[in-house]
Amino acid sequence: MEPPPRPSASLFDVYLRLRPSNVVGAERFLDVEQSDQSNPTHITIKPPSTDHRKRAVERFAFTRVFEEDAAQLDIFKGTGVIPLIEGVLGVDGKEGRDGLLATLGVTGSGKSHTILGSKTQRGLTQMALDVLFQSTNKQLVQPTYGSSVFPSLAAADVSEAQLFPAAAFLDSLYGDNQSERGFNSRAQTPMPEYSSFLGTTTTRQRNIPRPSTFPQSPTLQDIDVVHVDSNAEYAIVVSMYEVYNDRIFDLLTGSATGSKNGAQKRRALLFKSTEQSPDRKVVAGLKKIVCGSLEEALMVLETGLVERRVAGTGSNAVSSRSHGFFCVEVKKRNKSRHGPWTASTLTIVDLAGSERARHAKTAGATLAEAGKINESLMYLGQCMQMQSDNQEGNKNIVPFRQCKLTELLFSNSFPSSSATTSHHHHYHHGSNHRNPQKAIMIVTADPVGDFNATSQILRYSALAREVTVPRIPSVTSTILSGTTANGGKSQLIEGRTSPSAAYEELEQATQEIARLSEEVEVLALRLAEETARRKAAEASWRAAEDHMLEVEQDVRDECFAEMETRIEAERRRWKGAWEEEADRNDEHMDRKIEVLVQGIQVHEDPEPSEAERAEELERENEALRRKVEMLEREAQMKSPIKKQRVLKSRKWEVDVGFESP
Ligand SMILES: Nc1ncnc2c1ncn2[C@@H]1O[C@H](COP(=O)(O)OP(=O)(O)OP(=O)(O)O)[C@@H](O)[C@H]1O
Repeated sequence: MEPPPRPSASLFDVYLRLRPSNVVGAERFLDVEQSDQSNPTHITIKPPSTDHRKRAVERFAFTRVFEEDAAQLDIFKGTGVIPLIEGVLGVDGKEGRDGLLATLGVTGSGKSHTILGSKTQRGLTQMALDVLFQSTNKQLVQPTYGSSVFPSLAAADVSEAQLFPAAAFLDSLYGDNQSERGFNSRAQTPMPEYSSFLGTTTTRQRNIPRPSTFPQSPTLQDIDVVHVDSNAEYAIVVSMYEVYNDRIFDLLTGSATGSKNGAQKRRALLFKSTEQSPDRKVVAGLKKIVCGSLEEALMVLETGLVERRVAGTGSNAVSSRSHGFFCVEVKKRNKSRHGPWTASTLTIVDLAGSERARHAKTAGATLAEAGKINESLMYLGQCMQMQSDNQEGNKNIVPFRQCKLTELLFSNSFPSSSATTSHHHHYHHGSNHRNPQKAIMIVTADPVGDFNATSQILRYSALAREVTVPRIPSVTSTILSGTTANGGKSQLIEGRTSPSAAYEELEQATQEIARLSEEVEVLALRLAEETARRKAAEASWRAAEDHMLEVEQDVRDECFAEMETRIEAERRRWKGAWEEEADRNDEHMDRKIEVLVQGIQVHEDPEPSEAERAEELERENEALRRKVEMLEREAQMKSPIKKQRVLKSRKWEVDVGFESP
């Protein structure tokens, strides 16, 4: 009945980390099996004594269980993060292979503590970055806008990303006087005050701590040397995004730091194949930051975390409701020959805490979020189970397309729909590096926390699971054990007529009852699980509906806004044209008036002298007088009536022409 850990060929190693409790005297529902003291792999959980309905004990297998006393460094060393990093770096002229490190756990179980650390303790992310920068130190390029390396890095990116040198990026968000020079020389330029871990973000200057105030421990002094490719030069490119309500959002837009893009609405990004990456899906259009030092990378990380807190979770700052992705792309090319950059990515995922919908006390969006989280974790669990079943010879299709989370985590681990299953045989050839490394999943749990939520997470994530029901204590078996101990089999045969036959029958019946009640227990458990799934599905359905409405509203708003801006632009254009026309008219009129005025002046200019004018008038007067005299004479010679008639008839003749006789 020993459930073996899944074969090592599976895509995930799953570690369980238990967090120390701060509740005194709380009942513990989770126990670690101490069969192998140094390397425990199994735990059992049993429902709290207050729960009278269930008595089933569930047993789970993990790659390894870390108990409460495990320190951050124990986890870092014990989960194989270092070999994962070496794989990403790609030793000896080989291309690196992608690596995934993820944490999963109920809210408050210590996910953030493990992956991101606390005020005083570094998390796995910071330690992994430290190892990366320490080991590539001498071979790391320092790209600035001016250097020739930067354009080549930007050109090598296949994901339609916008690349920025860290100094320029940080400068644009926080910098007043923090020039590139300031960052790279690590000069003590005045840095914003440390406050983000306290959650007080009053001004953008205070959003981010100084690198010197980031926790420094645990240090990595006693870490073995990490192998790097000595012939390579490296560049480290950081990007961050979150999956929230099944949509992908960039976390490095700077919207939380009050930069000029602050008011911009967050736009969801697509996970798709691009022109330069036709056979592989990537998150397209991210901002990517090329980091030249650990300090820069930590500042970028912190910037993304602030944005996740502010933009992502909105009012609910207590618990992370999105799946956070922190991607460290290691770009590499031959030091002397240069040649093309190749890239492999270490992705660190902080999966959202699962909560039962009924535990999310607020309604509306929160409930929908809880539904989405539960749903995506359920799909994640299905994928993990399926993929490890597949390793055992089954040929199930891993249903990773059901939500963004599993699509992001799995789609590049499995052959795409166009490739056939024979793809498996090609793993060792050609596109070998495309086959990601075995991923590390760290499940965190509080042994005295919420039983229901924790057991659900364990069911989703454990490598193997087994349900047992404690046997009903049997009176007859006790009696029988007494009789059989003496005579054994022979006594049983000879005693057919003796009371032992009745005992036997009774024992069988009791066993049957025990078996049946065990079955009932298991079925009840399954039913509970299915009910939870149904509820999660219903919640996600509602979430989808809400989302649809939201999208519709967004589209409407966008259309309206666009129409308004267009109308406004058109109005302005018209107004402009109208004014121009009016101006032109005015000018025209002015010119006309000018011309007129000039004309008048020309006529008036040769002002005639009064004597001349009098003379001229006199002459005119004389001529007119003569004309009058002549006309008078003429009039006296003709009768005025006759003359008028003649004139009229003549006119008629002229007008009507030949018609007149
Ligand atoms: N192994 C540990 N040792 C000491 N303190 C721990 C440990 N794990 C968790 N804690 C503390 O417990 C508290 C809750 O842990 P944490 O914030 O990491 O939970 P979480 O799982 O990330 O929750 P959420 O999903 O809400 O973010 C923190 O104050 C953290 O410092």
